[in-house]
Amino acid sequence: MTSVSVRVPAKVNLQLSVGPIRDDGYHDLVNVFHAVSLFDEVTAAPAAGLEVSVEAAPHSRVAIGGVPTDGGNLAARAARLVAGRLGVEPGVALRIRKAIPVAGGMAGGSADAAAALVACARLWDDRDRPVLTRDDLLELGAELGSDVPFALLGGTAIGVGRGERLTPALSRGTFHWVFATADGGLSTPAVYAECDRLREAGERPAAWPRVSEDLMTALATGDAKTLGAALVNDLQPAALALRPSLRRTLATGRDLGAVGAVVSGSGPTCAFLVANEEHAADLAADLDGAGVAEQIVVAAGPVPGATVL
Ligand SMILES: C[C@@](CO)(OP(=O)(O)O)[C@H](O)COP(=O)(O)OP(=O)(O)OC[C@H]1O[C@@H](n2ccc(N)nc2=O)[C@H](O)[C@@H]1O
Ligand SMILES: Nc1ncnc2c1ncn2[C@@H]1O[C@H](COP(=O)(O)OP(=O)(O)O)[C@@H](O)[C@H]1O
Repeated sequence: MTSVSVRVPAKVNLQLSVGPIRDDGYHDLVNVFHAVSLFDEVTAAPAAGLEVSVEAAPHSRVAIGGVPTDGGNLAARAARLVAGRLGVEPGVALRIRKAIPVAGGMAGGSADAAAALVACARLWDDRDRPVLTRDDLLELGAELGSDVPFALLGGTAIGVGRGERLTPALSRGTFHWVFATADGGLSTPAVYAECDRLREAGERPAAWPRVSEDLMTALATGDAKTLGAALVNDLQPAALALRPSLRRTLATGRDLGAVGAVVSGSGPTCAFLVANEEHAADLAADLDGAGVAEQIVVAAGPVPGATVL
């Protein structure tokens, strides 16, 4: 086989309820993931050793400066994991085309890891070796990061534990989103640490997270307005504390007619839910004019997870 290309979506968190910190340093979550039509693409081609190249996708203005091009890239780690499991040398050149903002709270690194798992498993698929099943890939994904299994699955799903134990959620129709990216990312561990600090300072211990009934009803009925009112992100106060300018971005989107406005995961990307495709185009133009974001991206969800092209 010459090469395999895999397309993989970004995510937004519809509910991110953060429970108490565990002994292993992670937090127990209820993490309702939603995959949206903003895609990275990873191509795996046979090579003598493990090589990584990273570029911005055509027509994308994503800043790729912070993405490692060595073995520390999550896609390279995924390739090594697959090679180890299959007992082959990790001889592969990984070309990563990014449209998902880096360190933006949209799980771009996890997406690339999921794409590399699928691409390498396909590249090294051989009748003489055991085949990696979907469950095998989900298990390898969970070793790489809490958000990686969801990037394999896509759609809309409830994640518990660290966010890696997934159940698909019932959802009707398509939701339309506008994303406002920020100049410079936020570190996920730093945002969780700030969340803990704020809770300690306010003497508000974390409650055990539960799936929001309002959110599940909104998803099942496909009503954007109800979904917008049900969006939850426990990391939002921490992201706003670390990046106060996001308050204005969220308020501007709300004032301009978004039916829901929330920081995406650990931020700093802000996600705005709108009623339909026309509203998405209108809000994107208005937000662009307001100058509250680095870049404005329109997307729809749910979409499937990592897919071989
Ligand atoms: C916050 C979320 C929301 O979906 O993603 P982003 O918004 O950053 O994309 C996730 O929980 C991030 O998942 P992911 O980026 O895969 O995190 P990991 O690599 O597993 O962990 C990075 C660090 O985040 C913190 N972490 C992550 C998951 C979790 N349940 N509890 C945590 O406390 C820990 O400090 C950990 O060391
Ligand atoms: N393939 C990759 N794409 C993006 N970032 C990567 C990748 N591999 C490793 N990283 C590292 O992971 C960090 C978090 O990246 P990312 O997944 O884009 O953000 P987030 O966790 O906010 O969704 C980056 O700052 C970068 O140092």
